[in-house]
This record gives sequence, C-alpha cells and structure tokens, in this order.
Amino acid sequence: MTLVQVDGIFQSYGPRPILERVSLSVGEGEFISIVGASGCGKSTFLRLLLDQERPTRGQITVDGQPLKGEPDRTRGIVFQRYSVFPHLTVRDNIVAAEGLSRPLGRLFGPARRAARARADATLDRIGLAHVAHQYPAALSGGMQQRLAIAQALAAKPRILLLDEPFGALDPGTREQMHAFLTDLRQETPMTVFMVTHDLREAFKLGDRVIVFDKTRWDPHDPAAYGATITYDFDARNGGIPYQLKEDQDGSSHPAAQPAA
Ligand SMILES: Nc1ncnc2c1ncn2[C@@H]1O[C@H](COP(=O)(O)OP(=O)(O)OP(=O)(O)O)[C@@H](O)[C@H]1O
Repeated sequence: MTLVQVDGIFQSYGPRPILERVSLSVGEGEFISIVGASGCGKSTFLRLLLDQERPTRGQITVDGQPLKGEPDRTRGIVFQRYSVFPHLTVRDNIVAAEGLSRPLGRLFGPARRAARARADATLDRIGLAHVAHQYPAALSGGMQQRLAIAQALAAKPRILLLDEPFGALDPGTREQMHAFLTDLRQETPMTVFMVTHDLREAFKLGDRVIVFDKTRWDPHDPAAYGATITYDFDARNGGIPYQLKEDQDGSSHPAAQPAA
C-alpha cells in the first residue's frame, strides 16, 4: 500500500533549480536509501517530506492527504536532525520522545518508570549509559548522533527521516547502530528515508536505493538544471534497477513509478 506519494516535485531557491520532476511512490514499511553527489538536493528532499519547505511545483501526499502545516511529531514524521531536546538530559530525551507518541504527550507513574527502564536499556545498547545524566551539548559529535537516532526511534514514528545518521561514527559503532536500527524496525514497522554517502550502507539497510543526479548539464552554467531520481535499485534483489526489470520482463515494483 502506498504511504508516501511524490508527484512532479520541483524546488528552486531563487532562480536556482535544485530538484526537478521528482516523482516517487513509497509503500508503508519500506526503507528508502537516498544517494547522490554532494549538493544535488538530498537534504532538500527530506525537508520537503517533513513539510519544512514547500516545493516550487508538485505535491507530496501521505496516506493520500497533502502535507499541511508545520512539522509536527504528532503526524508521525520525525527528522533525526532536529529531534534532540537540548534542555533535557540524555536519558530524559529518550523518555520524552516515547511520551510524544502517546495521546497526552507525557508519561506518568508506572508508565514513566517503565519508560525510564527502557531508556536505560537503550542507552546501554548504544554505549551511552555512562552519559545518561549529561546534557546533549556535553557529548561528542558521534555520541550526539547516536542519541539523535535512539531518540528519534523511541518516538516510534510512522515515517523516519535520517540525514547521514551514521556519518561521524567509527566503523564498530556504525555496525552497532545498524543492528540497533534493524532490530527496532522489526519490532515497530516504520517507513524510513535515509540519506547516506556510503553505498554499502545504502544497500545493506535499504529495501530500495534511489539515486539523485542531473540528467541535463550545461558546462557553461553548472547550476542551470536541478537533479532528479535517475535510478531506483531493488536492494533486496541483487541491486537490480526497477527500470531495468521493467524493460526486461515487464514487471515493476508495485510502488515504483516513472519520473513525470
Ligand atoms: N535554504 C536554502 N537557500 C538557498 N540555497 C539552498 C538552501 N538550502 C539548500 N540550498 C542549496 O541547495 C543545494 C542542495 O543542498 P542540499 O543540502 O539539499 O544537498 P545535499 O545533496 O544534501 O548535499 P550534501 O550531500 O553535501 O549534504 C546546495 O547547493 C545548497 O547550497
């Protein structure tokens, strides 16, 4: 079932086109890895999904409804980049995030105690137990990244947006965070969009890997054209592009749609 539908998106900043003719259909529970050259508009695309910015043209719908209003956790879309509360301790960040998925936005009594125990188990799992009582600003860059991911996941969002979430981590910690994310996805179905520069990571974690690139290029004016989705790879089936499969046997991914 399609959850996120992107139809013919264009985004420009002033006269400068960044994205053009971006169309994509994503089923509930899919993990979409997004790769592409630096500056091609990957983070811009995530901000459009968050409704933090409005596209110049085109529309994004979730469950058939156009995005509307300010970014709001209660809509179930969480962006790891903006999720940490600086005024709460590391542990309270995780507890508070879990509360946001509840109707009153807070947890009380036994529910709160249980959430604290879960937060402590999470912090233990991601190697942050020893800084549970510190504030995010006191953590290293890599620790802040781990906290942001754990905190975003504690909210059990319906749609999780990750922007180079593991970029500052050493290889061992990166593997640990991959396992953490994979386990949580098995417990809680989530639709994930993850921007990464690491192709191995993109194919390891993603169900699909989409590539943003420019299809038109003016050597005299490199900024003349924006990027679009040039490839949509089936990461669970040998990395074959859906476009190629359609050409070969007429089959297509149920959620894959050609660019407009
Ligand atoms: N608010 C803005 N106003 C003007 N230009 C912007 C704005 N946001 C992004 N840009 C420009 O849009 C282009 C795309 O930026 P974006 O951050 O989306 O790229 P990216 O693919 O995520 O890059 P990277 O891989 O380096 O993080 C860049 O040239 C950037 O300078």
